[in-house]
Amino acid sequence: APTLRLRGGGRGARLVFSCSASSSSPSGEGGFSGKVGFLGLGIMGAPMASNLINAGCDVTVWNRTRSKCDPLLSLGAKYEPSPADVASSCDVTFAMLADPESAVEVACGANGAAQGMAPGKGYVDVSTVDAATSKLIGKHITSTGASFLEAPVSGSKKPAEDGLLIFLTAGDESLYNRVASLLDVMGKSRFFLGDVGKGADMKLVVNMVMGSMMVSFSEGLLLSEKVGLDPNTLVEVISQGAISAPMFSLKGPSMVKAAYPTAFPLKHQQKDLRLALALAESVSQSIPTVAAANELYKVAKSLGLADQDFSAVIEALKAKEQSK
Ligand SMILES: NC(=O)C1=CN([C@@H]2O[C@H](COP(=O)(O)OP(=O)(O)OC[C@H]3O[C@@H](n4cnc5c(N)ncnc54)[C@H](OP(=O)(O)O)[C@@H]3O)[C@@H](O)[C@H]2O)C=CC1
Ligand SMILES: O=CCCC(=O)O
Repeated sequence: APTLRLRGGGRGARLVFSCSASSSSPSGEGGFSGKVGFLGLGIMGAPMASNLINAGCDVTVWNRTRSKCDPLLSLGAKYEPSPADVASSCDVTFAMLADPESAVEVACGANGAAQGMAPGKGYVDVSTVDAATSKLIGKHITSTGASFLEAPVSGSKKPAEDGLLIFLTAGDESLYNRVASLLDVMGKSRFFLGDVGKGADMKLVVNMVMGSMMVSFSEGLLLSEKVGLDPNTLVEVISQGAISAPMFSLKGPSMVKAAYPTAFPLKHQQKDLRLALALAESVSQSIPTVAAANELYKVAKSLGLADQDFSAVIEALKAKEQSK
């Protein structure tokens, strides 16, 4: 029978109806009792893995830079020296890597996760990559007899800490059902979108909208200031109207102060625009606003802002003004 359980592993934890560990829902979902691997402990991976540990999961971690494992080991995680070792010692392994190249290397490279995979195991890639990359990883994983699910996330550093991410999944539906309770520890909602590639596509469409919105917002902040308005008032006005968005209210005040504490690195936003442009190209769709936004993120990268928050794209506009 359904029971009340804590959902969301972090500060956003809340009670929702779910299934107890021993029962299963009509869709085959149930609690997860097995060993969980986590590869990639950057801005997103570290809090996601922390939430799994804090929810009582048996978690084994690996990260290219070994020192980033230490806070997780303090929370009770185990360590293995390679992705292959994590995968062979765990039932299900999550991966949260920077980009297509690193996601492929960690899954399919030397000592990659695929080498530790076997029938009965699962690999869940939560990195933001393009559909072709996801399919390639899926092919390597499933060739071992293991199952594959792509599950990129919407939501940034704070939602990751609070267990309030949105999972955009696709691939093996039985694996989706098997890891549902783990996704519910890390997130507030989950979508199953079909075959491998559909989750990646959805994520890129969402992020291309976000990247263009941020450029438009930046232009508005600068223009308001130039015509003698207080940009803080613009942030307030926007927050009360139809184009209100948490992103503007969250980032606006620090952008006005030219501060860009990193939640979503600018280099990753530019990567997502690059991948979204290729996606649009694959179906001959023109996305001129995104193309223009992408150029600004590239300028921002060339200004040394790659590791700042993506809201630092406003500095590329300022640089254009100064060079007039
Ligand atoms: N930050 C955000 O708001 C969000 C990010 N995303 C996506 O999630 C993914 C991770 O983002 P985020 O955590 O912010 O990024 P970070 O840059 O903080 O972390 C990237 C991770 O990838 C690892 N990595 C990079 N290159 C390699 C490589 N060649 N081999 C092995 N490992 C590698 C890094 O290891 P090391 O520590 O050694 O550098 C690190 O663990 C990206 O795809 C991003 O687009 C999705 C939603 C929100
Ligand atoms: O990929 C990053 C997404 C960030 C967000 O959804 O706030």
